[in-house]
Amino acid sequence: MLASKLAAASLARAALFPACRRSWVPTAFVSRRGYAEAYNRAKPHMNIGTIGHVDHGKTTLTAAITKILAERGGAKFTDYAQIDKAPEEKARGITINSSHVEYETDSRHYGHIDCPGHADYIKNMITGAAQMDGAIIVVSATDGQMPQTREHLLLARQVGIKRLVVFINKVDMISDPEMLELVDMEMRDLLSQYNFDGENTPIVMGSALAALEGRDDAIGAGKIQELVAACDEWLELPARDLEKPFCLPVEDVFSISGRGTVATGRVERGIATKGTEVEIIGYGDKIKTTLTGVEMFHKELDRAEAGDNLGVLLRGLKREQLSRGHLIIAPGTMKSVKKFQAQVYVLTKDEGGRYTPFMANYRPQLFMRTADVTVGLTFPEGTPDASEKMVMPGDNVELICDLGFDLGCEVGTRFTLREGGKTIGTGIVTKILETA
Ligand SMILES: Nc1nc2c(ncn2[C@@H]2O[C@H](COP(=O)(O)OP(=O)(O)OP(=O)(O)O)[C@@H](O)[C@H]2O)c(=O)[nH]1
Ligand SMILES: [Mg+2]
Repeated sequence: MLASKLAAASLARAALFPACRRSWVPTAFVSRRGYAEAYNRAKPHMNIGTIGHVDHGKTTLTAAITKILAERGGAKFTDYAQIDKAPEEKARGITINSSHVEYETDSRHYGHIDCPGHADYIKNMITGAAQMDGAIIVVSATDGQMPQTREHLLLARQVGIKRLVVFINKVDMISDPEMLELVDMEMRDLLSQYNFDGENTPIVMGSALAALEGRDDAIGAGKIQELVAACDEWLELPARDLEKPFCLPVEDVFSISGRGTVATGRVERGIATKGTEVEIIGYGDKIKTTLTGVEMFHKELDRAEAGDNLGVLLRGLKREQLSRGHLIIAPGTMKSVKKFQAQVYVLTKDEGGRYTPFMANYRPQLFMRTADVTVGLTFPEGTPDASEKMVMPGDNVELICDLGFDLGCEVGTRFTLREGGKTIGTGIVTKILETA
């Protein structure tokens, strides 16, 4: 019974991520042990990426950064077509899956995730952004801020990104400098609205396409250099929680023939060396296994540590036993939770949320780290007239969240509520009520 329920859940999850393709393939595990090059930790590693409205130029900018840094020896040039490479992406000219590239500046090693802007693929954007420590928000000078500019700012905030750099793109199409000033002012306002530092956030104006095509250096290559310098200076290296127990939210799962099952994702906290025992929790599972290999950007490592975006090889685990949303943790250090109390902010329609109130037993989709499940919302015990109480857009409320499937979480874990392609609320766990 439980097995069939779980199989159904896994099918349902697969249906929710129809276009989910592997964002990167852990190739170091394909070669024989010891053959892959060792990863060099000399420069601090930071996870960033491009977010923003559809068609504003995120993928073009990603390709342009690798091109300009490749000329300085800090990257391998990754062309536009290598980033948006799925047939549907090519046919529609949009990004569907988030992609990973890497590059180096003089002071840092960056892992960069290029996220989709299209509203239909926001799940992939959330999973991508959940792994970033900072981000570049791209906004086209021709359109200015658009719905997903705002939604991505909100989601970036929610997944814990503290600082952003703004790239105002496509300035080659604008001849009126006042227009650029207006976009600059509007972006500063918007950043402040979403609790970012609107006044001091660096805003770089340029043309990603000019940089990629190697023309107009003043708005092309020169501006990419400026953008990268702004990332180095303004985006802060987050304090890594190396002391806390290990936790790796699973983003993707691979089966490597002859080696076993590999999970990829960003280590949220702690350290795990090769040979460490770990536990997999969430979706009704509690599986003990051993971490037998670690790989980052196609190179092998001895240990996984907080902040690394990597792949881990797990002993004796079948591909089907693991999925996006599971947590790999130091055994016994976190509970998988079925029901909790939370403080929730319900977005107004101007913030992209609902137009109408909702009542008890409302069932949106809950996104937490890389997981998403349906959730039943009710009011805490003792709420007067709970059966008739309405929650209005703009309200801040305490709610009981009853998850369709249990997820590893703790007091303080953040989540987002979505329904029908819209983000409708954001919340934080305040009390654990029922564990799996
Ligand atoms: N004129 C001009 N066009 C640009 C510039 N940057 C990007 N474009 C064009 O804008 C279109 C969209 O660019 P993408 O890089 O695919 O945009 P995106 O933000 O990645 O789009 P999604 O990932 O689908 O959200 C493409 O046709 C690009 O060639 C620029 O600086 N100037
Ligand atoms: Mg794109």
